[in-house]
Order: sequence, then C-alpha cells, then structure tokens
Amino acid sequence: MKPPVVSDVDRDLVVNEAFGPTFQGEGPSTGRYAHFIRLFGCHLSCTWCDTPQTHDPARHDLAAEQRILSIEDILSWLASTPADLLVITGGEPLLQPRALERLLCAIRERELATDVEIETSGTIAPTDVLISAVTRFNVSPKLAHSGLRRRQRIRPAVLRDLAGSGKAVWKFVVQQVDDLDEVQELVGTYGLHPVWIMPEGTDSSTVLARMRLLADPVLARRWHLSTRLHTLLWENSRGR
Ligand SMILES: Nc1nc2[nH]cc(C(=O)O)c2c(=O)[nH]1
Ligand code: SF4
Ligand SMILES: [Mg+2]
Repeated sequence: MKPPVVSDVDRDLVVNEAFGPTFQGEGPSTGRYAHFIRLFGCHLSCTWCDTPQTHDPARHDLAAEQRILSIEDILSWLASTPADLLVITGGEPLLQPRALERLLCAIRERELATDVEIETSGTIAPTDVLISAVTRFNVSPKLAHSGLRRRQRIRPAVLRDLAGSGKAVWKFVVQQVDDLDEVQELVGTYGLHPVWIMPEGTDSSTVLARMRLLADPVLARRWHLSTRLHTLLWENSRGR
C-alpha cells in the first residue's frame, strides 16, 4: 500500500492523535497539566523511534493512523477542554508550517492555551510566524545512535536559526554515558543552550536505569536531566 501523503494545506492538519489532559512528560515543563496534538508524518527514521505510527508503513497501517482535522475542529476541541499548556508533537510538526501558523495564531487570538510548545528534530527551520506564536521549541537533534546519516540529522543553518530564535531548549535523547561527548561536540559547535539530557526508552525500567547512569555525568557537565514522566507512569500507552 502506498503511504499517505502529508500535505501542507492551509486549513487542515494531518493528525495522528489529539489527547489530554495528561502531564507534559519531557523537558523543562515536565509535570505540567497539558494537552497534546501529535501531527502525522516524519522525514526521518530513527532506529529507536517511539512513534513509528506517524510515518512508518513497514510497521503500521498509515491510512488508519492519519486523520485530517480542520483548524476549526482543533479549536473546538481546545475550547471544550481548556488547555494550560498545549504541546504540538509528531512525527515532525514543522512539516506542516502553514496550517500550524494558522492554528497557533487562532489559539492566541481566542486565548485557548496559556503556553504552546513544539517538539521538533531541529532539521526544519521554523517560520517567523511560528517563532513569534510559540512559547518554546523543544528541539531534539539526533545523535549517531539514531542510525541516521549526519547530514540528515544535523542541519547547521537550522540549528543556528533555532538558537537565534531565543525560544529553543535542546533536549538530547541519550542511551549511554559515552553519548554525552557527542552532545558536547554539538553544543560547542552550534552554541546550544540550555541543554537537557533525556534517556531513550519506552518502558519505565529502562528510563529509570538510564537516568541513574546519566545523573552524575550530567551534573558534572552542568546540564539538566529530563525524565520521561508519562513512561514512568503509563509505560508505552498511546494517548498519554
Ligand atoms: N505525556 C507526554 N509527554 C510528552 N512530551 C513529548 C512527547 C512526545 O511524544 O513528543 C510526549 C508524549 O507522548 N506524552
Ligand atoms: S524524528 Fe522523531 S518521529 Fe521522526 S523518526 Fe526520529 S524519533 Fe521518530
Ligand atoms: Mg514521544
């Protein structure tokens, strides 16, 4: 079966799931009451991807995983379930910039969320409208263990744009202590700040074990440590 095409039409978003309330599980806002929109589609293919249902036709029936939602549909959902923090994730949300701009501007106008965060891989530059409409980009540049070639995962101009936006935090997914040297190289080369280290893992025992290994080495580098709160609480459940 041919995979569905993600198009950037202005009035609709191609969505995998919308869910909440739950807690933001990752990064600086961990523990905040939050609603999520998971957009469909990703141009990358990390070996350990935890959301292959957004883009991988070898593992999922993509036609069954995608929903076309109009911006009005999403606004009505938010109006009926007041959001403090709205998190837009994926997949790669920045593949649908125009519709996202319209959504975020309408959310601002109607005051349907206090804060909006976008989770992104740091390989697609955000538009100026998106930069002004979001509270923060949680950017996760991928390391070598993602299995991607360096030129696929590290886009210097995009990293510089995001760093220059003043709205990016850098959340690196790490498997082992040695990965921190690779993070250090990227941080130094592109001037990335602030740095959050998050363990890779989709079950609570892996997340906890890796956090314990990473804690002291992360402190020694004066970086921040993120858990994956939703994984500790609910393992790999969908819609959490
Ligand atoms: N609770 C919760 N927090 C999250 N933070 C980032 C997520 C993601 O999938 O990008 C995520 C997620 O899937 N669930
Ligand atoms: S960038 Fe994110 S959604 Fe895309 S393959 Fe990597 S982990 Fe999965
Ligand atoms: Mg996730």
